[in-house]
Amino acid sequence: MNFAVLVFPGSNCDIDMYKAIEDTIGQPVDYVWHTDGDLSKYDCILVPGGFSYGDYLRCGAIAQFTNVMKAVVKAAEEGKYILGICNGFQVLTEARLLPGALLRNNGMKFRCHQTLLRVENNNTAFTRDYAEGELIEIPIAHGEGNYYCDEATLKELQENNQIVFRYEAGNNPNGSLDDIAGISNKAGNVVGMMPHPERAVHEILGSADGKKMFTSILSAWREKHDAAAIR
Ligand SMILES: NC(=O)CC[C@H](N)C(=O)O
Repeated sequence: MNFAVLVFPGSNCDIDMYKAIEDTIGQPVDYVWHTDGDLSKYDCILVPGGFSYGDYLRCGAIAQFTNVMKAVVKAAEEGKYILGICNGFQVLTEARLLPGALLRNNGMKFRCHQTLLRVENNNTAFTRDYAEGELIEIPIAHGEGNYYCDEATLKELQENNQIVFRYEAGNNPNGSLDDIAGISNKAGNVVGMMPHPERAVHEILGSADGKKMFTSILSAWREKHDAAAIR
């Protein structure tokens, strides 16, 4: 399975993401620069955290216009797996691959600490190795992680089971609507989340609870491809 880690000017979690793939599932992984418009060889595209284009205008607002994001939109339509973490989540909402927006944290402060998340939907390619309702410890590091969408969109997210992660009750660090920490698109192949699973893949980092996201992606992909090979 081939992984791409996108790199924009200002990305700063690209190396962590690359290492997380190497360390957890040992699959081929490349950095792909923002000017590159061809993602055809990749099965999963990882949009890492950071401060793309210095967070000018809004976080993720400029990255959406790059060649590589045009290729991401195409890859999403083809059903490939796309995972955006933190700034990557912001980029995916700006590119309209995920609904809603990430506003300034309600306390107006950059928050950087462990959070307790509940796996609300383990029926996705990104979370299948977790139990439904499992509590996991994953760090956050953001100034604009306050998820917001209109009422109709929230209802749709709830009804379609698109809320993948919530901050555990009483632990919402940023004012996110409905305690939302991560969502998927309707088809389930695009996920965005503010917490950083790639920073939680070894006990020495404080938690290894992020590992199962990467093992999930690989096992979902293998299952799909084995099934295709049998047909
Ligand atoms: N770690 C990150 O990706 C930070 C995201 C974004 N620049 C923010 O502060 O909200």
